[in-house]
Amino acid sequence: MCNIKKIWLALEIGNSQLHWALFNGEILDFTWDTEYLPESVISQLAQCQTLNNLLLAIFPLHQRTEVQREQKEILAEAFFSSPPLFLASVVPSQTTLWQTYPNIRVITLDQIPLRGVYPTLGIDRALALWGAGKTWGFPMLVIDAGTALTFTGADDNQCLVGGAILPGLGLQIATLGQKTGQLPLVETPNSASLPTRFALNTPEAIQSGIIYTLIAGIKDFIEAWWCLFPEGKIAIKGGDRTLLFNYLQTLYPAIASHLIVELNLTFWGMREIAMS
Ligand SMILES: Nc1ncnc2c1ncn2[C@@H]1O[C@H](COP(=O)(O)OP(=O)(O)O)[C@@H](O)[C@H]1O
Ligand SMILES: CC(C)(COP(=O)(O)O)[C@@H](O)C(=O)NCCC(=O)O
Ligand SMILES: [K+]
Repeated sequence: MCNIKKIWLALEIGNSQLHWALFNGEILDFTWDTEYLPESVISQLAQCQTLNNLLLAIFPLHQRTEVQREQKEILAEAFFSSPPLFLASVVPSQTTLWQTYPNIRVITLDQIPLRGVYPTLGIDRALALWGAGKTWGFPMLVIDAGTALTFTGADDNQCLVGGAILPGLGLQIATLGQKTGQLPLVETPNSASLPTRFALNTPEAIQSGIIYTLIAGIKDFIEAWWCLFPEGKIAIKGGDRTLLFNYLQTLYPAIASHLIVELNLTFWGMREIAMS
């Protein structure tokens, strides 16, 4: 039986979309993604009288039967105050919008016990690294294949080693389409079959260039990580994790076999903060 008092929401605001999790105490019940919500919807959340109404407001229409099925027990129950919403955002304008939520808990870098962080380190990177390290151990390197692709590592002392930031898969494709005179906007590849390396048409040349250099770059960072920490662990998250992992598996199976593929790393980090 679900205890409604223990319900809390986690919201990670990325540069492409919102990532949500519904927790019951330490237990992650389920997760979903949405687009950014209109300001009018956000400001109405305070008026929701039940969790059912709240979830319906923040859940995309086409997925509503799913939330209703999974949350039958919770949905029946009423509550009179908004559940805590732990927020980790790397989009300041979005952070501002969510300040109107009555029980908002904005997570800041100083709440994460990771050592040696620099002031402008992305909160998503710090949380994902903390969540991964606390779950699987340190040293840990997190690869986030999101809007930006990031590498973020910490050593055995839970101290930030550092990392790197580059445009993610979608951004690389979009930039070529938008900032050039005659390159098309190609589809994001969605199958694990590798593009032709030496392509004889423009879309395939773009796909080849982006995919092979991304995979080569990821491999290079992983090898550099293992030079520093031969026993170091590696986890990969983000919207493009599966695609990139599948390519890595085809090209470098020995490397891929060491990767932890886990969508919810940031939520594990948020749970550490919320429960402490
Ligand atoms: N519904 C979606 N909206 C946006 N990006 C998506 C979606 N589904 C998959 N993606 C892929 O995920 C990447 C964004 O990753 P994600 O982790 O969602 O980003 P962020 O956390 O930065 O918002 C994009 O490059 C895109 O290829
Ligand atoms: C690097 C990021 C843009 C990644 O954002 P995302 O792709 O997850 O939306 C974000 O973590 C950020 O704004 N970081 C601040 C700079 C830094 O981490 O050094
Ligand atoms: K992210």
